[in-house]
Amino acid sequence: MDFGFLDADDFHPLANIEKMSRGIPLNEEDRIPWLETLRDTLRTKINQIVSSSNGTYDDADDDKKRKAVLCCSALQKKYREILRTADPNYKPGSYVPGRVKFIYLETPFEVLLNRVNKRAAQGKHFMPASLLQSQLDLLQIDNEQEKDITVVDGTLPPQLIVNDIRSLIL
Ligand SMILES: Nc1ncnc2c1ncn2[C@@H]1O[C@H](COP(=O)(O)OP(=O)(O)O)[C@@H](O)[C@H]1O
Ligand SMILES: O=C(O)[C@H](O)[C@@H](O)[C@H](O)[C@H](O)COP(=O)(O)O
Repeated sequence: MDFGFLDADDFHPLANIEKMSRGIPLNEEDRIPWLETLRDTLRTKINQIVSSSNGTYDDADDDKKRKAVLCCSALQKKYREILRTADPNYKPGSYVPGRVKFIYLETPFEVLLNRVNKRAAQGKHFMPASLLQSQLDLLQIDNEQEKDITVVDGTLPPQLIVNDIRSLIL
């Protein structure tokens, strides 16, 4: 994508990283402040869009600065509600698509496990594969109600995923 990139992992306080590294799933108390920080970061981006272009999106270079893709385990509806409120015009509980949009990369457990095991074996990431099941236990996707969720096949190669996202929501 030609937008700015934000990885939600980079916004965790050290205590969260240490907890996950020890194989302990985060709880709401750990997640809510993290999600609020992510919301504030998205809001800053949104305010830039509004103030610099009155909401028109015709300059590709500026898109890179003003729009962002955030990779984030926004597992539950209530977590996504926090992120939606980055849009100052979003009415909580309305689920009306606004400036924050969600892509759900739908991927079977076995594929995720295989990927996360490989990533952990390379020593490149703090999250042990043992936490995967607890993440999927929390996953809640209701794209009937939440019309701003677009489902994309996460088993595809990355470039095809990007193509799908472009054709579906951009
Ligand atoms: N579409 C894909 N096809 C193949 N491997 C992938 C794909 N997406 C991610 N991976 C691999 O899976 C692992 C986890 O991906 P990552 O981007 O770290 O996911 P997340 O941050 O959502 O946990 C990485 O090693 C990455 O290279
Ligand atoms: O409990 C959570 O909300 C998640 O654990 C979340 O914090 C994220 O999933 C981790 O940062 C793992 O990182 P990856 O998504 O990159 O595996």
